[in-house]
Amino acid sequence: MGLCNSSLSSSSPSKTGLHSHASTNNNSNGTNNSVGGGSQFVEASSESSGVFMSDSGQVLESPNLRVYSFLELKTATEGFKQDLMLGEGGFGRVYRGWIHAETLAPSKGGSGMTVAVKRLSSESLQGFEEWRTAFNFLGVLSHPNLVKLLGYCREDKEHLLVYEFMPKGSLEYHLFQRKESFPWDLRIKIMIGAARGLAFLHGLQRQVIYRDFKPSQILLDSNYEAKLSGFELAKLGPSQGNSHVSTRVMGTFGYAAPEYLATGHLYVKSDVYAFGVVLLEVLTGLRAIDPKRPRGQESLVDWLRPKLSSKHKVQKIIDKGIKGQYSSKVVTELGRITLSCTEPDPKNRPHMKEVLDVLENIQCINVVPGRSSINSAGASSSHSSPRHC
Ligand SMILES: Nc1ncnc2c1ncn2[C@@H]1O[C@H](COP(=O)(O)OP(=O)(O)OP(=O)(O)O)[C@@H](O)[C@H]1O
Repeated sequence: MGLCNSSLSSSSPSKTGLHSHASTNNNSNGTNNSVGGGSQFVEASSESSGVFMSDSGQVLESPNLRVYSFLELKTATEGFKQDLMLGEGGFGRVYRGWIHAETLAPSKGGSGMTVAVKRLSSESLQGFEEWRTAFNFLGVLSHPNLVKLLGYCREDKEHLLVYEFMPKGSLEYHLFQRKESFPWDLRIKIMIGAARGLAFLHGLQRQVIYRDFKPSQILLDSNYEAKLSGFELAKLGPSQGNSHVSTRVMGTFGYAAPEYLATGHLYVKSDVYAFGVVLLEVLTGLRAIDPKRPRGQESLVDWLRPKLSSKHKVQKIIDKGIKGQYSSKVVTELGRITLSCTEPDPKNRPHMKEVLDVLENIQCINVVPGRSSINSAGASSSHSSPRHC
């Protein structure tokens, strides 16, 4: 780790990782990160309400969010009851709450639709910028693989965001915390969903860099469809003619790309690197960084990347718990794509759209004797842009 003055949080799920935002939000082109409305993401010529982008994604001209009072959200979460706490991140605590499905008004006593209410810790002055960033991006970006922001509250020192509830938790939970191994088909389905989310952000005319891609940010709906959450660190990509934005280093150790750590230059392809790290975690069932592993193995990428180019070696690094659920051909392909995503030079990494194509193809060709190609319940990625094998 050893980065002075950086705001990288550790990769442990219970991190205190305060993503400090003392630096300005301006990028190297002098444009502000505060997007205000959807027109920031499209060329002036195509500005219109509800601009349709691609792959069932949409950019709204202005946020369509319900404004809540603090009291309403207190009611919805039964007074931010400890038992209803879903977890705690660098930004604050997240509580389960309930609202009426149609009116989105708070409801009492667990009736109506379940939501996740993120409450910025009131001492966290720095967190306000992150609250605003998440609000700015998720208020106008809509895609089946991005978590939906339903409303917000800004009252005195209180800042809250109300999200759709993700009943299956995070990829982090399924990969690293649950006892039984997580099936191969679902792992691939989730990575396809996450790739679609990133490809949507990268495909906007004014690209968006997610900047904090990691398993705890990939939330899962009841059908294990992946939705990118967070967005507190998201950043508008470089404007025309520039390759990167310059910014203070923030994110999570283990996932941040080497060029970003070394220079503060953030590329769209820095997200692709993080995606490659998560793919490696998905393949091996091991965490990106684990100081308890033997010397030389603490960093998953440094340790296992050299094995990804060898057909023979890559078979040996796959999570033992999912043996027999994949064909050797798909493992070779996955090794290849993971290797290129984690290329040290961002120019040599593929675009997310290319990664998505490879993963969709892998999902189709995984024919294992005695198993159908897409066999776990709900494992086919039919939610958005189904692909016919
Ligand atoms: N929409 C949601 N539905 C269900 N659970 C959620 C939702 N949003 C967040 N959570 C849960 O709340 C916990 C905290 O989430 P949060 O996004 O604040 O932090 P994080 O991603 O774990 O870490 P950090 O903010 O430091 O990157 C996580 O365990 C997450 O699974």
